[in-house]
Amino acid sequence: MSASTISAKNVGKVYGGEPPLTALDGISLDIRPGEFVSILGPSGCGKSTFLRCIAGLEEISSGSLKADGRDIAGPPDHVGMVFQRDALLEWRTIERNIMLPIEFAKKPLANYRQAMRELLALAGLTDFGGKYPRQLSGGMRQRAAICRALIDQPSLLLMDEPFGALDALTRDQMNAELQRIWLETRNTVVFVTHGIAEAVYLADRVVVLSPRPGRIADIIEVDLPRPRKLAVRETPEFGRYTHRIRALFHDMGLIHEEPGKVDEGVAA
Ligand SMILES: Nc1ncnc2c1ncn2[C@@H]1O[C@H](COP(=O)(O)OP(=O)(O)OP(=O)(O)O)[C@@H](O)[C@H]1O
Repeated sequence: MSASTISAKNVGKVYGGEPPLTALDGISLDIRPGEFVSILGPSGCGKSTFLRCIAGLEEISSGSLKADGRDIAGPPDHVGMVFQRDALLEWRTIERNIMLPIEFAKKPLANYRQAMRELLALAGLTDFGGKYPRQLSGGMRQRAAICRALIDQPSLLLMDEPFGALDALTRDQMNAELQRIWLETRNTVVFVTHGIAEAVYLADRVVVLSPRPGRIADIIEVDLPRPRKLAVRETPEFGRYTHRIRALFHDMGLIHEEPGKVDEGVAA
């Protein structure tokens, strides 16, 4: 499977309206092929907007944004997307949900049956291909959504808070599973999250955005060996990364240590 490069130069996004709203300002970022990048920032800072621009679902207002050297104009080929809500179709079996992108692309389903079986196995869903979404737990549904995003071998996987709706334990497990799947596929991943630990655990680099308008506040290289066990999160090395990010949020006025104050949209 090939892996995409993304090149953002001075990307700005202004939503029209009265008054217009600047969601992104001066975002410059080069994402390497096969890199796993987490985009972390407070609620409303433009994370989803940036992801939607990369997906070609939203037009940028200024700057340049390229995938594999070409300007992004409309959804590029070979992009898989996973959202917070799994968006599985309840009336289709898991297998038929996973095959949806193949049907949309009018490609022969038979050519993808083997790939589907492999993905189901990779996601621990071998026995669930014939079930309906309602027969699966939240974590299993999200794993099926990931299989669907991967079935057409995307070179770029875009994930918008894919585990945000899951309970903490399931979310931990999904983090480990996603890492395992990605180590097999090695496509480029852009992963949007509010969770500091999740961002660090998964990423090669964590891109921290400031409150709106979203600007890059810092980019943190995560130099922890892979595969990473979940227990890595209890090590001092891991703590140094999360501490640095928390300090950044503190400096931006987003985390208040005094009792009684609530952290704004940023989870541990
Ligand atoms: N289609 C739109 N039209 C106008 N404004 C929009 C649109 N989509 C997003 N916005 C605004 O742009 C800003 C950034 O939104 P965005 O959803 O990208 O933030 P986010 O960081 O992903 O937030 P969250 O973490 O809460 O999902 C917000 O102020 C939002 O209200």
